[in-house]
Amino acid sequence: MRILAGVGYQSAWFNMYHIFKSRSILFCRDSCTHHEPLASPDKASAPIESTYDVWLASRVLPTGELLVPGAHRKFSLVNVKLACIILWTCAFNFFIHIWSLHPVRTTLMMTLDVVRSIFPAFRGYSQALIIDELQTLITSGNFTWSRLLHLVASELVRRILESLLDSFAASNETVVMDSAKFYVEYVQMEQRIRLDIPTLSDPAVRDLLQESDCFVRSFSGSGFGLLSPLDFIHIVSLGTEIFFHILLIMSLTGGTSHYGVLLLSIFSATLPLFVTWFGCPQPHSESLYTPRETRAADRQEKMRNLAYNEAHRPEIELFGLGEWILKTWASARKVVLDSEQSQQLRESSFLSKLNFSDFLFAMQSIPLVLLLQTSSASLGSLTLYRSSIQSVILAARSLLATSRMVFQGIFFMSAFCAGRNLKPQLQPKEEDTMCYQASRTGASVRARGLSYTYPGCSEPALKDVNFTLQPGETLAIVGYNGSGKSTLAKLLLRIVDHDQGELFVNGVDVRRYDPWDYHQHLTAVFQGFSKFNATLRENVGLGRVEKMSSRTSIEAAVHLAEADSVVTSLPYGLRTVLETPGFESMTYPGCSAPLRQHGLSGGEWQRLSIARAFMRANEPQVDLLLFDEPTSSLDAHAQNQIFDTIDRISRSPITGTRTKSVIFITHRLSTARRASKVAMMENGTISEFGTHQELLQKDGAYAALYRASV
Ligand SMILES: Nc1ncnc2c1ncn2[C@@H]1O[C@H](COP(=O)(O)OP(=O)(O)OP(=O)(O)O)[C@@H](O)[C@H]1O
Repeated sequence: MRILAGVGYQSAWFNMYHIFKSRSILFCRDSCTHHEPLASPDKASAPIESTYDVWLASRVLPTGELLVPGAHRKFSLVNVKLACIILWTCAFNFFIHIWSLHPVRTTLMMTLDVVRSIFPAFRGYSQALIIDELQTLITSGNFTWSRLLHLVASELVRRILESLLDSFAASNETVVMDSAKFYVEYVQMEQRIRLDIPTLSDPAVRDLLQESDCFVRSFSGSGFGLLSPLDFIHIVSLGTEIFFHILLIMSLTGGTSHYGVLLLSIFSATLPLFVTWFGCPQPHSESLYTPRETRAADRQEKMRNLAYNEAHRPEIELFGLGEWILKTWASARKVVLDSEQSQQLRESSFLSKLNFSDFLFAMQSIPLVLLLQTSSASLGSLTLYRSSIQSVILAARSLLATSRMVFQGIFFMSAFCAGRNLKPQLQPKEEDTMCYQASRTGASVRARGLSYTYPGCSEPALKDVNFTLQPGETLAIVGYNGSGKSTLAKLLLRIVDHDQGELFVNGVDVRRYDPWDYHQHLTAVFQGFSKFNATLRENVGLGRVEKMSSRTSIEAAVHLAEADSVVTSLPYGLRTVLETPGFESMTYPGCSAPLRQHGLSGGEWQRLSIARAFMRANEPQVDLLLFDEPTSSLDAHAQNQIFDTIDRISRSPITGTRTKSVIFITHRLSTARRASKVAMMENGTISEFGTHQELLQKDGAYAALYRASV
C-alpha cells in the first residue's frame, strides 16, 4: 500500500478499510466517468486512489473506530499527509472551478486581500511619521498649524481611500462568495436528487453526504464554526500581514547593534502562540463525540421532535407519553451537558488559565527599553514598534485559528468531492444500457429465483420468487402481512435491486434499463404514498410534471379517480393547499402563512394518489400499472369504481383489447377475483400461483385466506 505505508496506520485501519471496500458501494475513481466497484476485500495491496479512499482513511481512528460524521480530525502527521493528498487530488480542481465562475472578480478578490493585508503595517508607519513630524515641530520651536493640518489631512485621505477599497473589496467578495455558495448548494442538491434509494441507504454514503453537507453549510458561515472554505486566501493575507510587520520590526531593530533586540522581539511576539498552542486543547476534539454521547444527542433530538411535532400530539395525549418523553429527554440531555462540561474543563486547563498576558506585555517592553537607549530611536519608531508587535501577535493567532478551521474544511471538502463521484447503484453501465421498448399489448414480466434482503437485515424479505406475467394480463398479489408483497412491488418498480435471481421486463433484464427511462413506462400507487403540502392541483399534477399546468389533464385524472367531489367540496377547489400532518409549511419573513390550507380524510388522500398515478396511466408509452393496496381506505362502492377504471384504462378505447399489464396488491380478496392471475405470498415467496378458480380448487393457503375474508 503505497500511501498507507506512508501514513503508517495500524492493522485496525486495514480492517475498517476492507470492511468498507467489501461493501458494494458504487464509487467512481475520481478520474473516470462510469461507476466501477471498489476493490474486493482480497485485494489487500490496493492503494488509496480516490478522494473517497482518503476521506475514509481520515475517519478511521488508530483504535479502528470510525469518527462520527462531522467530527474534527486531529492535527497529526497522518492527517496532514491525507490533507495534502486531498489538496492535490481534488481541492485544486475545486478552486479552479470556483475561480472559473467569476475569473476576474475572484482574481481581484485574492489580489485585494493580499494588498489590504499590507495596510496595517502601512498605517502604523504613516502614524509613526506623523508622530515624528509632530515631535520635530514641537522640539524645534518652529511650530506651524499648517504643517500639522497637512499631515492630518493626508492621513485622512489615506483612511478614506482605504475605506473605499475595503467596501469595494467586501462587495466584490460577496458576489464571489454568493456564486460559490450557489454552486456548491446546487451540486449538493443535484447529488441528492440523482442518487437512488439503495445508494442512499448505505451507511457509508450517508456519512459521506453528511460531511459533504457540513462543507456546503460552511459557505453560509454555519459549518460548525468553520470559516468559509475560501478562507485559505485569508491565510495568505494573514501571512503577508505578518511578513510586513516583521519587515517593519526588522527595520527598526536591524543592524548588528540591535541583533539582540530583534531576537528578543521575535521571541516575545511568538511566545503567546506557543502558549496558545500547548496550553489550550484543540476545540471540537473527537473525544467530544463518543458513541454514547452521539446516541444521547440523537435521543435528545428525537424527544424534542416528539414534543414539538403536532402530528404526534393525538397519540402522545392518548397514550399519556408526556412524562416518558420528558424523562427520556432529560436523561439524554444530561449526558450531552455532562459531555460539554467535561469538554469545557479540559479546555480550561491549568496552563491556559495561567495569565501570561501581563508577563508577555512586560517582555515586549524590554526591547522597547533597549531601543530607547539608542540615539536613533524616535517617538514614532517606538510607537510603530509597539503596534507592530501587537499586530504580529493578533495576526499570528488569527492565522493559527484559521489554519485549524481550513484544515478541518479540507476533509469535509474531500467528502464533497467524493460525493460528486458517487454513482447511483441502479444505474447500468453505459455499454450495457438498453432502451425500454414499450409493448402495445402491455408489459411482460418474468421473475426467476428473485431474492432480496434489506440492508442491515439478516433474513431475506424475498426468497426464490418465480412468476410470469404475459402482456396485458392482470396479476393480483395477495398474502399475509409481512409476506413480502410491497418488497416485490419495489423490485418490480426498480426502487431497489434484487440480490439474486433474474427479472425480465419485455424480455430484457431490468438491470439493463436506465431507471429514469424505465419509470417513464409505468405508473404506480405506493402503499405509503406521499401527501404533499401543496395545492390539490400540484398533488395530482406531480404524476406528470409536464402536464401540471394543464387544467384539463388534471381534471381528467381527478375524474378517473372519482375524486371530483373532493375538489368541489374544497373552498378553493384545485387551488386549495392541502394540509399534511406534521408539516410546518415554511413562511419567509414578510409572507403570511398560506390561507387556503385544508385537511382531507384518509380516503380522499388515497383518491388523490390514484389520480396522480392516472396522470400518466393513459399515456401510450405506459405499459405497466402497479398499485399497492390502492383502495385500502376506500369504501366498497368506491373500490369497485376504481377497479373498473383501472380495467378501462388498461384497454384500448376502440378495440377493447388490453394495452397495459396491471399488477395490484390487495388484502381484499374479492378484488383478486378480477385478476387474470393470482400470486399468493407467504414468508417472502410465492407459494401459490394461478387463476382465482385454480387456487380455490387447490384448497391451499389462498383458499383459506379467501374463505376467511368473504
Ligand atoms: N425498509 C425495510 N427495512 C428492513 N426490513 C423491511 C423494510 N421494509 C419491510 N421490511 C421487512 O420485509 C418483510 C416484507 O415486508 P413487506 O412490506 O414487503 O410486506 P407486505 O407483504 O407488503 O406486508 P403488508 O401486507 O403488511 O403490507 C417484512 O418482514 C418487513 O419487516
